[in-house]
Amino acid sequence: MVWAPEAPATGSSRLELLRRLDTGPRGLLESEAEARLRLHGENTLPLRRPLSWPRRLARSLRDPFTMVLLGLGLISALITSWGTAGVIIVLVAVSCALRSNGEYRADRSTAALRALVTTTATVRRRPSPDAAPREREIPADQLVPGDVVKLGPGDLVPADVRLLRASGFTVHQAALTGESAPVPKEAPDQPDGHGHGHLCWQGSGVASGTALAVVLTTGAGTLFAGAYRARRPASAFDRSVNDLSWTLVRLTLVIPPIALVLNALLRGHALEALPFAVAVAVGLTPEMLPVVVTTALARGSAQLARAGVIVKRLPALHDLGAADVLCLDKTGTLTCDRPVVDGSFAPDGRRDPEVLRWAALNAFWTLHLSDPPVPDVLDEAVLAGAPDLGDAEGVEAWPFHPVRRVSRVLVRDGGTEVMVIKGAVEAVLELCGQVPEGARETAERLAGRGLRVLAVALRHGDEPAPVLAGYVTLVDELAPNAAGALSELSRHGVATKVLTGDHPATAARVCRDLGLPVEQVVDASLLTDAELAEATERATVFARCTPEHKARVVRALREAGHTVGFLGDGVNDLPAMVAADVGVCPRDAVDITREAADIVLTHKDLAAIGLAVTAGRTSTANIVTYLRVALSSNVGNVIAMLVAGLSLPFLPMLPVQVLVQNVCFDAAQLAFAADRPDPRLVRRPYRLRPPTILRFILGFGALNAVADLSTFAVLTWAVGTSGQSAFHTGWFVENLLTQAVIMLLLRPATPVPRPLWLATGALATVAVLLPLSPAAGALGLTALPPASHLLLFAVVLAYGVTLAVVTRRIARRASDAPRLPVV
Ligand SMILES: Nc1ncnc2c1ncn2[C@@H]1O[C@H](COP(=O)(O)OP(=O)(O)OP(=O)(O)O)[C@@H](O)[C@H]1O
Repeated sequence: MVWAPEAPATGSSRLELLRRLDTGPRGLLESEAEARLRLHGENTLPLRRPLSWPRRLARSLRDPFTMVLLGLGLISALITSWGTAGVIIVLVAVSCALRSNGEYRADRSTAALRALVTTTATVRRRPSPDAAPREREIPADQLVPGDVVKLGPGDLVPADVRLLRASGFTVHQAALTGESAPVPKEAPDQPDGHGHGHLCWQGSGVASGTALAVVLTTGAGTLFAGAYRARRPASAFDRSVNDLSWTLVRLTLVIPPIALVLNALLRGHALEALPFAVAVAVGLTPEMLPVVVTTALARGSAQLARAGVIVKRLPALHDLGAADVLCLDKTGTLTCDRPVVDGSFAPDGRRDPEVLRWAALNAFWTLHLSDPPVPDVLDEAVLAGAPDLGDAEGVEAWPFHPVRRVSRVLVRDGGTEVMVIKGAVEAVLELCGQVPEGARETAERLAGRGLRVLAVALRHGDEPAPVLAGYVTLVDELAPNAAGALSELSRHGVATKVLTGDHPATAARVCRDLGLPVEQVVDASLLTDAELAEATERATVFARCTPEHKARVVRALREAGHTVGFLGDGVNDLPAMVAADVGVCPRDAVDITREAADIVLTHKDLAAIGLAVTAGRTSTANIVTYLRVALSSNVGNVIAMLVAGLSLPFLPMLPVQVLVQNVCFDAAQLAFAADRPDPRLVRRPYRLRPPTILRFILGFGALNAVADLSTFAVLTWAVGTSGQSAFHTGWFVENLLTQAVIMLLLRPATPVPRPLWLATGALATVAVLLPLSPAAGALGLTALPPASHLLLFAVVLAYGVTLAVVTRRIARRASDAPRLPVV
């Protein structure tokens, strides 16, 4: 998407703009900010505001099944089949109410946790007209037009802003303009009137540099809210549910015409059969699918919330359960991100404390001259490990840039200006005119010990190029439970790949210590795009990755058919996070990465990832059980109804009976959200596969149809075709009883949880008691003679035994597979 927004306030000078916004570089008065907040409202996107009940209900009407049901309801009303229309409306209302309620509860249960990870902004405000401005962090939703904010690497741009001052400032604005590389921004006093180089929009993230900016618009007024409707590309789960839904919708739409044509051809009364055809189509529709999906995923996410895992987007849980590859960054994820200085070396490998002093000077002035200060654990570690810094005075600083991979500081040292450069080894060596002999080997040797190696170079006065001063090494301890978590993931069928910006030798050593197979470390900086894509399958460790390399590896894996998760915490992880099927980050990740992540780990504990994977697979397995049971039964019924409709002189079941039976079955199946899946299913990546599900339901649907047709035979023999009402009742009872049976037999071979016992018990009770109840007359049901009951029970028993035998056979054939084929 390339989008060229209209730039607000383009062209006016800085002063004119500030005057127009009635503010100044010292920021707004607190009282004025409060008044503006009342006037403009909170700075939240309309998309993110909690939905009202009516809107929630309206949104739940939008899924394809509900649309189909409403269409069928309309047809029924047009042919004045009011009973059918009424039941359909009840069905739609119940499913929408359940779904809205499920979504509401899911939202509410994570809202409190989400508050823990809300985005903040550094704002400059004054308590009174004469007081000095104060800078403090406030929730980004409290910003108002005219506020003056500071931006640094990793920050989300919290509103539409114009830059007042900028240094080395680049932003990711791919979400708005589609440009994947960070875009440089500047703060000219008088912009040229055409470009947008002085504006940043809400929804972008700071890739590098620092800036001071004034807020132009907030909330619904931002260009992000007005112009950006596109979301991330559909995830694996969205695609699967969509495919499946549309296949079923197509199937549903062809059933009524087939029923009508056959009735017209064989009997010559198509229109009379219309309500029946409509009811049959309704019978095929798994209208509770959205409810079961929401409930199963919400249940999983509520359990995870107790373990400190926040699921920001429910379907992400399925995607994590489906992931067969998890890419992670190294620093801060596999290591503690509390580096400690180990040593300081000259290029030839001799110990040299002077190198550390220069590195510390760079760190000190980077921290002091950047505005806002850019917190950086490496800089803090270097400073903590350095003795005396001397009295060099900082002049200007260019903080660490994740693509250039160096930080630079200009200092005045005893009358001469020195540019102190510190950064990744190869990035610094590339800047140096000449590399001293043995310097590369020294770096290799240090990195091979698993140390993080920073190179330091100096350029005195107007020397043509920097000269390598040496290296500073740091130890970064492995995260205590990382090795265990990785082997747990591998046991659960998730391959891990480490994508790091660090040196190949450091990365290899760390990965080996963690027990990862490291036959080859790919140096991303040396490969072409095609070579990198080709290496993705075989390699485990990718070093010297820029943010774009990380994204490219993730995209190549997805193109090769993998479902990919990405776990990272830095600015350099954002493009990969967005490219993955599911993004995970720790709670202390930088704002932009946390905003892009689907799942946030509140404790820095990799073991939580394993829990989330299991919860995702459990939810998916329960959804699949629902689909198997619901659709096998529905398909069987539809086949039987079509066959019987043609061979009997009357409709095999009244439309209202088809629909009531449907409502009862649907309600009982909600219990599947709390089912216990086969533990073997949870041990490997598990995703919704529509073709396999469809094959399964056709097989078991046919078996179900055989049971139904046997019932017809029995009923015809027992009550004859003269007693229509007894015939209808017989089939109604048999149908509900077989549905109760398949709910127990087509589920995994794990102990049946209490809610499922209750649901199937209730279904069987309704089957037996409804024909005896006062509602029987209105539904066209009648009490059956005891002999018919016995016969029906015999059919149901035979069906149950056949089903048990078939499912066992399938399990035996795939001896290491679960009792039922994996779908
Ligand atoms: N503040 C800094 N000053 C100078 N050099 C740095 C600084 N931070 C990182 N580097 C260098 O740049 C390299 C790349 O950094 P980057 O942040 O992209 O990845 P990383 O932290 O090494 O690893 P990961 O990608 O696993 O998080 C680092 O390995 C280090 O050599």
